[in-house]
Amino acid sequence: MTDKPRIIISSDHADIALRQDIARHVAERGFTVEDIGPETADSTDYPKHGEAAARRIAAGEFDLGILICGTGQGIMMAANKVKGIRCGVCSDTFSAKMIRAHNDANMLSMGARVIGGGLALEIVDAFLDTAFEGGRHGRRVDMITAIED
Ligand SMILES: O=C[C@H](O)[C@H](O)[C@H](O)COP(=O)(O)O
Repeated sequence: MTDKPRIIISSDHADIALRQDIARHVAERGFTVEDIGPETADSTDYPKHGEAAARRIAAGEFDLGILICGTGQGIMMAANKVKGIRCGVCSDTFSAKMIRAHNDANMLSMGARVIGGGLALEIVDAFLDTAFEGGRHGRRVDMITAIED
């Protein structure tokens, strides 16, 4: 991964404004970010948005992804079906650091109906500012990857 990972962001209809706030915040921090919508708050189906973002990471277009749905759970489940994706739902900054440090997560999911916008931005920062530690954690991540094959 480069010094500044390329970030892709998506959501369902649960909170378009939060997703846009996060995209703006990440861009202001100097990251390359693409917000792939949706653009309106019309009801939509989270699996297609989680899959769309995950596939572009799997294809190598982006390094990390941020997903939002009501709970963060459904869109995370969809993203994790794509080979090479490790996505965790976080409602606290400690977990956001640890899914990078220990699990080498390449996607973060959050629940817009679970946490507030201020905390969401802190969770995003914790995720983006933490590096994978490797070592024994690398062996375990390799074991996760092996399950895909
Ligand atoms: O895990 C799923 C997400 O929380 C969805 O955002 C949620 O199920 C959408 O529910 P509704 O269609 O009632 O807005």
